[in-house]
Amino acid sequence: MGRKFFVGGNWKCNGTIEEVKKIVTTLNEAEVPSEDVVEVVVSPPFVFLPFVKSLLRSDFQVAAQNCWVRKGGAFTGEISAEMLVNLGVPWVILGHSERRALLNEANEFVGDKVAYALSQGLKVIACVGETLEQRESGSTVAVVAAQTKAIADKVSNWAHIVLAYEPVWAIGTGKVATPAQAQEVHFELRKWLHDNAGAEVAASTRIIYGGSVNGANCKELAAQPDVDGFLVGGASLKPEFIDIAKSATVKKNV
Ligand SMILES: O=C[C@H](O)COP(=O)(O)O
Repeated sequence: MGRKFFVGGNWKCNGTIEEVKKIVTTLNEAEVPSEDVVEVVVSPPFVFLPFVKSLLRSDFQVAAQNCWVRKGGAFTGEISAEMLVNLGVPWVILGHSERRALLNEANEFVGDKVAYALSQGLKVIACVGETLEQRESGSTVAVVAAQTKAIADKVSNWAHIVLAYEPVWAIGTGKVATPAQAQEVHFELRKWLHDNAGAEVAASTRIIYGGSVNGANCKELAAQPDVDGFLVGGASLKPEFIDIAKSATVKKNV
């Protein structure tokens, strides 16, 4: 099957130029498994993207944290997919729960963004995940399925999409999903892809977990059969991000 382990570091709205230099130096000096074993992508804020891209080791890549939903133009404050492509930025994170919650990004809007970014040649880390209330009311699978459907409705080729399952209650809270909880939802997402996008898409799409992943809990999560990597927030600003990248070696069949 050969889904390559994927570890993304989402720096969110953090960092000074001095801190960014320090993080990049730490990443550049670290020993990590080869590119055949793990794909590592870090996502600095827009203003640091070209700087990080120019300094970062060649076996790591960069991602933007968002981009505009259509061709650029008179959209003050936005960054277009075309600009990212022009700068050689290969990846973009879309549909992060912080944007869904704080900026009212609805499922359909996220689906449109994913489709437009792909159409311009970007690769997309597409985020889905339920709130605590939704989990407690038993609607986790329905919620992540609806979020995934909104993407599938606009996209036919999944080759350049990594699906990130990020339960909102686990993000930045220190309350990581248990390996069983993560596996259960990843299994359901893969089943949804199987039933709605086909067996090949289900078998090849990487489904990564995000939400309080750290150097201590990553190995047990990585050992779950449907966990193909991580989207890391807080710990991606620290040296333990390297330990998380190293958890790729837990997989037998990479
Ligand atoms: O994109 C990353 C997620 O929001 C996870 O953040 P966290 O690792 O700080 O919980």
